[in-house]
Amino acid sequence: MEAFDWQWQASLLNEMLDSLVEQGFYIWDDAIPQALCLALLNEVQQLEQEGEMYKAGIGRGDDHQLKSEVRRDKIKWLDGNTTSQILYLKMMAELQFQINRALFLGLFEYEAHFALYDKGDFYKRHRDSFKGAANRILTTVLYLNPEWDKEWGGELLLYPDDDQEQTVLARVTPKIGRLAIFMSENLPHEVLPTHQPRVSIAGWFRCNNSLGGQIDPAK
Ligand SMILES: O=C(O)CCC(=O)C(=O)O
Ligand SMILES: [Fe+2]
Repeated sequence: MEAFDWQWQASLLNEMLDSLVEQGFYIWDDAIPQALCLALLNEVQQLEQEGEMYKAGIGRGDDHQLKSEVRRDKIKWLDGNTTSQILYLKMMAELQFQINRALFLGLFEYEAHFALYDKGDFYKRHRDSFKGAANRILTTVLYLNPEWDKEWGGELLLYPDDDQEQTVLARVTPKIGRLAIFMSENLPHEVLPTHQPRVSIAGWFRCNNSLGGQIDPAK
């Protein structure tokens, strides 16, 4: 991987920022270079072979539960210990800077995990953050499969901010290099059952929830 000198085109950044403000989401094709995506994909394949990917749960801390009827993916949190992870995290730090500069969202830190959805896996409709407990502000999902056939399913569906609403705001094919960005609290979403192994990095920009000297625990 080359030295880090990445800049997104200003016009694309502006399009992304406008869309976040107006619609609460943006689907960004070729946001991340293919070579980096392939290197990250390679890491996931290695982690899977080494038995390092583990069943994801829902909720945090004491609420953490394994609920395989809700979600079936396997995950591993990024630790920033490889060149590819460092590059990716730097790009997300740049994105955080650009979003804060334009939208004053107060994004404070970024956490992310690899995710592997095996054949038949899904993640039922959910929100990534709840009103009141809002520390996840923006969700990002980067897709890593080198190719994706529409018939393989595994699309991400975004819904409007209304729990009764069945209309789909966006139907996102997990295409390599594509970065889905959306407001964590506002947009319910789901991952349809996939018919092929599906690899991604899900991440969250969080605000600083530390109060009264208590440090908000990560993850
Ligand atoms: O992989 C995706 O498209 C979305 C994953 C997701 O919703 C999550 O991990 O919370
Ligand atoms: Fe989610």
